[in-house]
Amino acid sequence: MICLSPSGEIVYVKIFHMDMIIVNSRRTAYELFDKRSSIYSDRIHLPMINDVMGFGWAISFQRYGERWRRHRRAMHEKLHIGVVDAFRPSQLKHTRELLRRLLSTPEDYAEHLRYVAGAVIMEVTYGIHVKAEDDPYIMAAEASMKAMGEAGVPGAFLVDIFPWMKYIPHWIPGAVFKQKGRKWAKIISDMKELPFQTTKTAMLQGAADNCFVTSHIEDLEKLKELPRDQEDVIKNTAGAIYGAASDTTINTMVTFVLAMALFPEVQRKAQAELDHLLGEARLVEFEDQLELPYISAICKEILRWHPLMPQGFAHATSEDDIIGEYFIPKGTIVIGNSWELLHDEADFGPDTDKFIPERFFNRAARDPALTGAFGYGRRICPGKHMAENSLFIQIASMLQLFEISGPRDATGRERPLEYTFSPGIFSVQSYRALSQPENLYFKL
Ligand code: HEM
Repeated sequence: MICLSPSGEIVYVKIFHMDMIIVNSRRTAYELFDKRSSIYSDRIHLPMINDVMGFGWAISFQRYGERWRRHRRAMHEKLHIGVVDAFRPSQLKHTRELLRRLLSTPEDYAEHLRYVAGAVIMEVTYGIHVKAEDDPYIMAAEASMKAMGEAGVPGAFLVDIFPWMKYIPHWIPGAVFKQKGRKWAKIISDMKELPFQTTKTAMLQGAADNCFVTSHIEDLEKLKELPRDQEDVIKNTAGAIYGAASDTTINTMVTFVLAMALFPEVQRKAQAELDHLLGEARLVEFEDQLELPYISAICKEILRWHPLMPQGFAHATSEDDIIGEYFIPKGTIVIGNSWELLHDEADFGPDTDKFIPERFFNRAARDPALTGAFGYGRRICPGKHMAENSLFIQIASMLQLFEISGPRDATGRERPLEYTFSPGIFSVQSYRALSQPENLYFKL
């Protein structure tokens, strides 16, 4: 390991044959991911995911370049801040459904959050209204995510270290990765193809609801000259939304539940704010947000306190570069250390390990959404406005109706809450561990 700057702002590590740099400060993150974004916006090629499983169509895995830019534009056109409020009715409707489900089986809160995330995504992306249980589209998407989770573990498949292995035929005895890959490729292709075809058929029958796909296809029909594969760009972009939007939103909400159980005084202040504004008159709505500054601060603190991807989502360099006196070769993995940036007291005030929403009442505090919580530079999460809307309405609604506390013993007394966050690039698995029903407790 070599520090490329005296203060440790950039660290270089060599892992086997791979060069990696870790960016530990906001100043340097800005210098590399924003100012030198044409160099620092690539991804590394993952042979198992991209080639064997055929997931290369998903924008998150695409290399930086014209193809990625077209997908990114398609994402941006329907998700930017000026248009994303069109999804609010769907987000509100499903949040109300979340409340109903929580009222009936609060111990299944993680499953309910999963249902709501899937229902919103399928509705806003494809205009598809999912079934209350065992929806086939959700099951296909969840199966793809599971495959992705298995294939995404670094070193899980040798083909990622020896890319030539992708040419081994699947029928060769022992080529288990190829057989798995073929099975997964079918599931992943179904996730992209089936809902898209459903929406197109509904459009032909005049029965489609407005959504990401219909809006894009209507735009296409107005154009005289079309790039031949533009429909594929729309299909790929829509197909990538479930994977990018579901686990991220769900796990951020699970972190919220944990924070409320750990910091009851925060919960009390939030509930006082809600009671003061709304009493028992009605349920909270998006339009109330401006008058709920403490809830808005909680939404920011959730993104900061335990960021979903503490070590970011790896970028890569698409050209050679020089940092100070050091040479950074093309193909270097570049990690934005979001944990470090989001815990910098210079940007967020004191005690950054504690959950203190009030820190955002200081106007000097930075917005976590622009400090690594949603990634960096040209690759920054294109769904962040939609995500922020989901977080606000779900958090405010749950706080209005429920009190969240830690586990109870047989006599109903609260037990200490045990939880872990994995130190890895994705802390998702350990968030999942939290969703053991006995770990948290809701009451009206
Ligand atoms: C709380 C919820 C969410 C969090 C914390 C989150 C976080 C992130 C992060 C850290 C990245 C990596 C950015 C980078 O490479 O620097 C990312 C990428 C991405 N996110 Fe999100 N995200 C969330 C919700 C969503 C939603 C709702 C959508 C879509 C509607 C979405 C779509 C995407 C896509 C497509 C990418 C890949 C962008 C690319 O590679 O160019 N995300 N997200």
